[in-house]
Amino acid sequence: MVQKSNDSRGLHGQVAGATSLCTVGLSGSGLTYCGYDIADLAANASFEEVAFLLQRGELPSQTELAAFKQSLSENRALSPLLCEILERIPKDANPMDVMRTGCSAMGVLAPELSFADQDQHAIRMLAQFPAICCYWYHFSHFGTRIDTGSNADSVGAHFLTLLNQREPSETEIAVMHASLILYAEHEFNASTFSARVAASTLTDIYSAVTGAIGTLRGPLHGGANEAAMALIQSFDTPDAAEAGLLSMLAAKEKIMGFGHAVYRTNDPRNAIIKEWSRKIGEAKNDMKLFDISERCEAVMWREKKLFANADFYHASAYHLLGIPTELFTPIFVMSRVSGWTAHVKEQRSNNRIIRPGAEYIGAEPRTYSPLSTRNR
Ligand SMILES: CC(=O)SCCNC(=O)CCNC(=O)[C@H](O)C(C)(C)COP(=O)(O)OP(=O)(O)OC[C@H]1O[C@@H](n2cnc3c(N)ncnc32)[C@H](O)[C@@H]1OP(=O)(O)O
Ligand SMILES: O=C([O-])CC(=O)C(=O)O
Repeated sequence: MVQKSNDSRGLHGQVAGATSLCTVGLSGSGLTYCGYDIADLAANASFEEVAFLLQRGELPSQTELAAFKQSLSENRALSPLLCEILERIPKDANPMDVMRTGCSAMGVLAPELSFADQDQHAIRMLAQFPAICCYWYHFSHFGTRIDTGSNADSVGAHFLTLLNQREPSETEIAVMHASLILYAEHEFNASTFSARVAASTLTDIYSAVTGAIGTLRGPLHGGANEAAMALIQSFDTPDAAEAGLLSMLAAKEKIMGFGHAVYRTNDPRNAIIKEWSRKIGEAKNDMKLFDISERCEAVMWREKKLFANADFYHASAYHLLGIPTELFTPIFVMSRVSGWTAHVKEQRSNNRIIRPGAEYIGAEPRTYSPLSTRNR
């Protein structure tokens, strides 16, 4: 057996390409989109401004933003054929599989025939992903065919309107804006890298995003927000959370919603979503999950120096918004598609096929033995 020289698993710390979209942990902990600090954007921008920024590299003027929102709104309704496909997917399907299938079906029904149309296809996905999720959810769970258009002024409000079949409150919309902004982009994370690898073969944009959705689905990546919900819901009190976590750590279990591949001491998105989680808890007079989450955070830092990542407080925040747990990661998709498509376009603009090497750790050279001599 050839010996393995050092730990190259995960490509951690290796530069795998260039981007002007995002910096992660550049000075130890920060996060910027096209030069803007995440805290600044989450406090002041709408998600549509951020999506525009990622797509075009600059924040929109009022006129540009209005046109961008108009085209999102015009592209919202799902085609009857797409609805028919979604109706065939069973109720017990994983909603991330629904998103992946919905995205792939979009690419079948109205393919990207030319890269000159890439902006239009990016907008279609941004516009239709909330409806893909909600149409399937309502049809499979309640047998109702919802109208997939709405008068909502934003992606977040559109999603909540379709999900709850009522107009969302100002606070609910504000939480969605912050959440969608926090999830929009994160440099060469696993799902984005998957999209870039696909794009580097000059495939179509739907293939790249379909692969990215499948990659985001895993519990070590986007799926952690649902896994974090299962964790905090399994405890009744902060004391029970502390005892439970200590025994999980003693058993060397992974605690979902903690740690990060790049950040070392904190995830800058955590403080922002944590504050929203606190605010909704206070508004609903229900601090149970927030208090449990805070204790988990304290225990994980005290015991392991592991910090809550972007996913952890999303669990309590989304839950208090009344969003079913199984739809948490699909919301991540509705947001991150803005980053994925921006990366696909960036990859295409200066492309070379992504094809790294591998350190060989297999058998030494050997000679073929005829099948009849292999008596196992
Ligand atoms: C939006 C996002 O995708 S954010 C990430 C969401 N994912 C999660 O929350 C899942 C839980 N976290 C993890 O599995 C990891 O922290 C990851 C996947 C995010 C990063 O993985 P890595 O880069 O390999 O982590 P890192 O090198 O910092 O790990 C150092 C050590 O801490 C341990 N560790 C890291 N995170 C955790 C955790 N959440 N719980 C327990 N131990 C952990 C690792 O097992 C490793 O231990 P070892 O050296 O004994 O093997
Ligand atoms: O960057 C990563 O590895 C994961 C992450 O936080 C994200 O994609 O938002």
